[in-house]
Amino acid sequence: MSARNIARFWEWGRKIICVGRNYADHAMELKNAIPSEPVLFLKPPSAYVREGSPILLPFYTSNLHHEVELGVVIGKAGTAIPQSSAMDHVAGYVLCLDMTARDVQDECKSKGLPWTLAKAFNTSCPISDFIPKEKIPDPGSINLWLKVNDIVKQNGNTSQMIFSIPYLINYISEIISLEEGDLILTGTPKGVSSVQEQDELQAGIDDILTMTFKVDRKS
Ligand SMILES: O=C([O-])CC(=O)C(=O)O
Ligand SMILES: [Mg+2]
Repeated sequence: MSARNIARFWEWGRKIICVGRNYADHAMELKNAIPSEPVLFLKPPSAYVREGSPILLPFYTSNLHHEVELGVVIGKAGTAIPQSSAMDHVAGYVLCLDMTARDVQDECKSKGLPWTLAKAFNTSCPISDFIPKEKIPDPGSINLWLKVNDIVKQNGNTSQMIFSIPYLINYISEIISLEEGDLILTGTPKGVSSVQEQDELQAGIDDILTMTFKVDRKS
C-alpha cells in the first residue's frame, strides 16, 4: 500500500470542524450576536464533494444557502496546541463551501435543536484542490469570493475574521484533539444567498485558485 497523501486528505475520512459567526458582517446579516467565543459544529466526511460532481439539494429544504470559507488542513496531530506553534500543525488549505439549509437551521435555532440536518447532509462540503501551505504565506489576509450564475454574491477578506487561525487551532484542540487530515472551516463573510437547481457556483481565493460546482436535485 502506498503512503497516504495529504493532498487527498478528503479520502481519509477525518473530522470536519466548522466555525460559525467568525465574521461580524455575516453574524449581523443573520441577526446573530457577535460571539465572544468561537461557535463550533461538525460535518461528517460524507459531506465532501469534489469538482465534477454536483451539490445535491436535500429534499427537505427550500432555502439552500452558499457560504464560502477558507479551510485549514491539519498536517500534524495535537491536543491543546499553543497559538505560538499552531501554524506548525497546518499542512495547507482548501477553498470550501459550507452549504446550509437555512430554513432548517432557522427552525433548529428556534427549537434549540442541533444544526445537523441544516449543515451535515451529503454534499454539504464542496472543496477545491489542496493548496500547499507555502502558496498562502499569509492566510490572515486573502480575498475569498463567490459568484452564483456569474453574479458576485460574496467578497470578503480573511483579515475580517474575529478569531484568527492560530486562535482557532488552540481553542478547538483544547476540546477536540486534532489529527492529520482534519479540516477546519473558518467561517463565512457576508453575502450568503439562496441557490436553486441548475445554478452554477464559482468561488475563488485571490488569483490562487477557482472552483466551480453545479446545484442539482437527486434523481
Ligand atoms: O450558519 C451560520 O451562519 C454559521 C456559519 O456557518 C458561518 O458563520 O460560517
Ligand atoms: Mg459557515
